[in-house]
Amino acid sequence: MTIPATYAAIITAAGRGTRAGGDLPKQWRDLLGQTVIARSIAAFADAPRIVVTLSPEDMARGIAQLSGPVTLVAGGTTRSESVHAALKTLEGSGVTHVLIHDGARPLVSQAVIAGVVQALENGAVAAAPALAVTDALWRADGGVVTGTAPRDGLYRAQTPQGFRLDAILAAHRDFPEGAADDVELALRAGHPVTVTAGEDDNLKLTWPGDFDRAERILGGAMDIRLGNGFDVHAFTEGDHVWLCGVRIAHDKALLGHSDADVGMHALTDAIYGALAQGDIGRHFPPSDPQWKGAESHIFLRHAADLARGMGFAIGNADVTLICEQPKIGPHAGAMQAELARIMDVAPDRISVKATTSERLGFTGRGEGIAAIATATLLKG
Ligand SMILES: Nc1ccn([C@@H]2O[C@H](COP(=O)(O)OP(=O)(O)OP(=O)(O)O)[C@@H](O)[C@H]2O)c(=O)n1
Ligand SMILES: C[C@](O)(CO)[C@H](O)COP(=O)(O)O
Repeated sequence: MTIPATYAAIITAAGRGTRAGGDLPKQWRDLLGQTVIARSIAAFADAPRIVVTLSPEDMARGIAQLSGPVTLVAGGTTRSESVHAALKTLEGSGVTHVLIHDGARPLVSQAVIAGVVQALENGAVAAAPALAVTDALWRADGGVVTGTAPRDGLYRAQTPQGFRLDAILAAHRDFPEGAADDVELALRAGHPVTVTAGEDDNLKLTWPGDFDRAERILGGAMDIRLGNGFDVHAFTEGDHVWLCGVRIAHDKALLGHSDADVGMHALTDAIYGALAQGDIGRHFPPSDPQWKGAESHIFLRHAADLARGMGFAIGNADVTLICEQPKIGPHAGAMQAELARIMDVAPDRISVKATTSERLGFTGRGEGIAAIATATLLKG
């Protein structure tokens, strides 16, 4: 079910993720090639309008990283304050309903979202997914069970929690002290809340171990593509070569229709290969004069953008240059950084290394340079 035109999604991401630990607040951490917040936003790609609450200290990061039609709003010191700030931006905008979702629940499925939307379309003022508690409930003190509690009628609350905008905005105004979630405020305001189907996989990343669990869930559902590329360019007269985007002074140059960056060509072909989209020659025919002398970053960026356009993140890439000279080691770090920049991925996902062919064959005789590359692409 698509999200109706008068709905907006609010993704809450202004928290600090203190329980999850780590170097970054949890919403900015990587989850198999995409940040948590990017995954949460992507789940609502159908929504006509998406408002994201961010801590003021994360605003610059948000502007840099959250592309697409999202509105960024400064959140408050509690989840309720953040949601209230987002709701206020929608007042008088023509939006009739809101789906309020934790940015820390990146695995929400389309079925869970559709369940909430359907309940609202059926006339509910408020609807939210939940799971009936199936485990026995105990009380404990100091690691010792002190009693039990009946589990009948108990549910574990999830998001997105959906509401008529006027109703939830009024509830936030009337109860500024806030609550654990928006359903609690809706109840306080006297609105009935429909329970819709939640899913175990719609977990909220809260503790450090939740990231491993989310990666296991994603890994099972993930489309993982592997591609390889191989390229060779012969030496000619000259005083430098371009390798993996780095200019290296040398007593020869590489011969080619473009800048002959053999490493970048192999990597570009690896990405096209993983996508089953042919090779550089198909996208940039050597017979076309406009590519004469072209800088190879054009090809690599095209392949990376094509991957992203087809819904894939670049998992990692590994390039091996095969030559006697020039020596690659002193330049490998710069090459790694340049490839990462061009592909817009983290440098620690890119490897550049080199080997000689023990003076055997054309690379051993110094007649040219060969390169092989592997790339993994991830979707899911
Ligand atoms: N002031 C706040 C606090 C929380 N949230 C968001 O509300 C969601 C659920 O909150 P929680 O899991 O408690 O996140 P944190 O507050 O970041 O976690 P912690 O309590 O461990 O610091 C998260 O997406 C979080 O970013 C928010 O927008 N504004
Ligand atoms: C809204 C919520 O996700 C419902 O389960 C939850 O209450 C928010 O997180 P917190 O851990 O309670 O802050």
